[in-house]
Amino acid sequence: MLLDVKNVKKVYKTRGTQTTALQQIDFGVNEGEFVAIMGESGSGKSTLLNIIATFDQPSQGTVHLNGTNTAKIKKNKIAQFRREQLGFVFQDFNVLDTFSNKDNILLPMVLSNADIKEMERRLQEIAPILGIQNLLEKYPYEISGGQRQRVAIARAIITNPPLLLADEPTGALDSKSSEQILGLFKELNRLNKTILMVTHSIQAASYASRVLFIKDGVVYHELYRGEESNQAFNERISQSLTMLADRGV
Ligand SMILES: Nc1ncnc2c1ncn2[C@@H]1O[C@H](COP(=O)(O)OP(=O)(O)OP(=O)(O)O)[C@@H](O)[C@H]1O
Repeated sequence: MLLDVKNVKKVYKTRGTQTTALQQIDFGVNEGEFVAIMGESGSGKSTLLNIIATFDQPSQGTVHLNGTNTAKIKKNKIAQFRREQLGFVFQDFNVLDTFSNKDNILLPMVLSNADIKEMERRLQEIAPILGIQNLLEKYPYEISGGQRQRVAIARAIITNPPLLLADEPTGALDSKSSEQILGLFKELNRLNKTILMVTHSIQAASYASRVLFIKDGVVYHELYRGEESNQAFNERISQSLTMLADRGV
């Protein structure tokens, strides 16, 4: 199993009050899966993603990524671990306007002291998949939101990390650009990239091969796509949400 989240609990303590953001989370992600975590605002999605991304620590429980207990990584090794094991795609792209798109994409490889030839080779490999060959010399402020997100995805996968994490990756995009970005995730998954995406969008979740539903800090339901089309899976996700709401879950 690539990612193993066991018994994870997270309590925030601020100014004398306690908030239990995650009560008890247990799930795993196998290599090659595309998993979506769905939940409403405040359900604990970002908290969970931040813990998996090693930006935060659980109050209880463990996260193993590629066999490593992330709580055991030394402080001075954590940035390297993130670069090698994880790619990040955020809602608001997080690309740097002072760098060209190409330099944005190559940044993680530069930080890893990669060979220039190897960087070019990787860039030529992934640019056509993402359809960004003509955008490389431009700057992020010269391209559209959907194109910026494609640049951000290129940056996330340039080092070929085993796990791609996405936090509401279509949250800032119109529906056409959202479909393109989700289609790209699906294509990357077909090319064997493992993806974990958190979202509140049924449309986004319907591109995944498995959907976990989170509420009040627990995973309370799970759906597998099987052989279904996006549309059929979308309908099943909607039905599940209605049924669970009717039951008061
Ligand atoms: N740093 C923090 N300190 C205290 N409480 C926090 C902190 N971060 C989140 N919380 C609380 O933990 C709970 C879960 O929040 P979280 O941000 O994980 O939800 P979410 O599902 O990602 O929501 P959204 O979709 O709005 O981003 C909420 O009740 C939130 O108020």
